[in-house]
Amino acid sequence: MAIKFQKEPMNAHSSIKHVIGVVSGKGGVGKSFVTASMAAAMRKKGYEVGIMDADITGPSIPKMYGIHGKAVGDGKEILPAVAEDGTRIMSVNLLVDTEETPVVWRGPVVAGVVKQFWSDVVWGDIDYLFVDMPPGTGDVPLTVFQSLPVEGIIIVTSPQELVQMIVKKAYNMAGMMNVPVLGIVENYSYLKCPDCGKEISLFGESHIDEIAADLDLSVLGKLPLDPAYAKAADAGQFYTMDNPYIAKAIEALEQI
Ligand SMILES: Nc1ncnc2c1ncn2[C@@H]1O[C@H](COP(=O)(O)OP(=O)(O)OP(=O)(O)O)[C@@H](O)[C@H]1O
Repeated sequence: MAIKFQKEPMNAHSSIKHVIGVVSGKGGVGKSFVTASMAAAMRKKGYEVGIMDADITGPSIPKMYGIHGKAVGDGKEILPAVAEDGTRIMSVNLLVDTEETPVVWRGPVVAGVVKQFWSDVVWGDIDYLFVDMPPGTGDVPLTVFQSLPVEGIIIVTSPQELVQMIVKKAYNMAGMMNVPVLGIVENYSYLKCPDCGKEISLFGESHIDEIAADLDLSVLGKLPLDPAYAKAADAGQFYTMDNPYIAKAIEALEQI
């Protein structure tokens, strides 16, 4: 059954063409990594790109982009941080006292912040706004689906036993909210041996192709575990990395 909701008004100084949700059925699959990879690739193609870090209690986007300062606001509106590559970023980490300050807010407060990230943040002109959701199908994804005009979602997963059930949950939630699924990206698909080039399936054999076929979805990428990516993310220079493994995702995004 599809559920319809009143959307939150976009900030008066923003014009956002496409809102893309990035979701995962469970944590620890590198969803923020995939979000940032797509954002960086689209930015390199010349698009105006924003990332809304809706993973309120576990924000990791600013660090990947080397952003440590505070967002600037005037009490009514707030400006996103601008990364060195021009990507505009809003995250709760730009609002709390220190990066180590935990967010211990109840659900309705968290939901309110997500809505404010849409209505009070002066995003300006954006071609693609990526919304990095917290894992699972809880409060925040529900708020984002209800309140923002999400045009499509990308489901991020990793190869493991539970994957079918997890992907289906995210897929079914999107269906209930009337949001199309653009496809699935598998992260940590394999580790490439730096010496012999052999692909090692760290988390077991992938079943992503069967699952995608079952749900009539496209596999938009299979990303290896590559220490160079982790290093760039830790150094706050994620945007410098090229990621050829998400080429299909970029193609799909350009077609919407
Ligand atoms: N394919 C990969 N290769 C190397 N490092 C990766 C890869 N995917 C993610 N990482 C690194 O792993 C760390 C955690 O990733 P990330 O923050 O995206 O997600 P997570 O904490 O696993 O959870 P979630 O899925 O909830 O976002 C980061 O330092 C990131 O750079």
